[in-house]
Amino acid sequence: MFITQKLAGQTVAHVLAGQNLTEALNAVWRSNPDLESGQRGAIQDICYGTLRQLGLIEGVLKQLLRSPLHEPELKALLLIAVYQLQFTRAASHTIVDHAVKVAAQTGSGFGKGLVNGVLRSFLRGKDELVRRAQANEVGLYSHPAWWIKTMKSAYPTEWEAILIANNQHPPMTLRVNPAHTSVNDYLALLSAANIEASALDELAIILKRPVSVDFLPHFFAGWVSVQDWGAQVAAKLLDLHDGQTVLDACAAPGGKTCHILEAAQVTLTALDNDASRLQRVKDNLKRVNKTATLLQGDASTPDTWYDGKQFDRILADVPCSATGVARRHPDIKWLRRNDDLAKFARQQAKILDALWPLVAPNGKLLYATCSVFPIENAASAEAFALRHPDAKRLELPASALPNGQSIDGQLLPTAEHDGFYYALFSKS
Ligand SMILES: C[S@@+](CC[C@H](N)C(=O)[O-])C[C@H]1O[C@@H](n2cnc3c(N)ncnc32)[C@H](O)[C@@H]1O
Repeated sequence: MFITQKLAGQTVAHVLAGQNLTEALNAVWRSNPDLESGQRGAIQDICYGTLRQLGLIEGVLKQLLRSPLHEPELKALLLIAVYQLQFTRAASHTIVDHAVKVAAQTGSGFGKGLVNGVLRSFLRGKDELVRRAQANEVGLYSHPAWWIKTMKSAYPTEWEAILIANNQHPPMTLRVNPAHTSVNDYLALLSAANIEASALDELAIILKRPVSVDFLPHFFAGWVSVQDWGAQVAAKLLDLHDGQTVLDACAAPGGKTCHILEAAQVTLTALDNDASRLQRVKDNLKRVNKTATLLQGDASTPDTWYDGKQFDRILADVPCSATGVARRHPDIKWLRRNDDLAKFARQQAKILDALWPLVAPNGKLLYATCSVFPIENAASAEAFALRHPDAKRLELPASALPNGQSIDGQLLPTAEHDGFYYALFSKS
């Protein structure tokens, strides 16, 4: 446990200093190539869990420290150890002993006694410490105060369910490729492989427990893809037909690109401004045996990549706060700032305005985000419609939506899917 605590603590310290969790973990894997898969899994679990519960754990720690702790690695070590003591089944004496050993090797080593004292005090009074931390909403819901406040005003009835869903483990959902199999046939294959799962609709299967894709039958032959149920809505809303031309304007890593190509025989251009992420589109296309024209470019400046031929369909799955997928990336809760939202909204408006002239007459543009903040969603879509009188907002067919429901295009995170927003426009 010593090495997992040490590396998990360092990773959480990097995230609290502003680095995103995926990058911080990738750096750990690169500099520690000898870690066994069990150790990697443990580090990952501790980091994700700590960041999911950070509001509560910080609330507990504040009560145990006489003054703020200025050594980031020591603070992160205490955070992960309190997380382990409260939320995991590992033996408490091992957690404490190993954390003390890590502290002895951290910075000047002075924190050894402090870590020992704080963790033992936590064990002595944990029920009361947790109760007091939960008296505050940041501690109770483990989200920043500004986020809780915005959710309350945007969703007076649903806000609490959204915050609770954000702290759960995300579901693992598959999309079957109908060219290879059906939901029922694939469920039978999963059952034969001892993987418990059930159908969500005619394409989506939700697994009872996440598994490595290595265990999914025919995954590498493209029979299924991993894709959240809420993300599977995009290709359905696009109303795709054979022979159409489609621009997937923010395509990487290509989940929706592959779905579009599985849904109809279309000619697709996949654009993304990030070359390394475009490589992932290429890899995904190869796995599902589909082709597309890949372009690296900025969707908000088409003059640098556009050849002048309008598209029948455009998917604008724009960069956003990703607050609808916070349970998959719990670092988002602590890295986002309230004023990031207006910046995203400006960037989204720029992309939409630049793409609209590229839609052919009678063509459609689908605006999509994985955000739950109205400023990036309903407000963005309404402002776009006002700026473009030839853009007609279309109603979303219930048949395309999870359980037939959305709040004007907004999907809120539930046990079955993440948070997404969709607005569909046709050009008159
Ligand atoms: C939400 S992700 C897209 C997810 C993707 N559609 C899928 O289903 O797999 C947004 C993508 O937009 C890309 N992006 C950000 N700004 C962009 C821009 N100005 N032009 C084009 N792509 C951009 C990012 O690199 C990122 O890959």
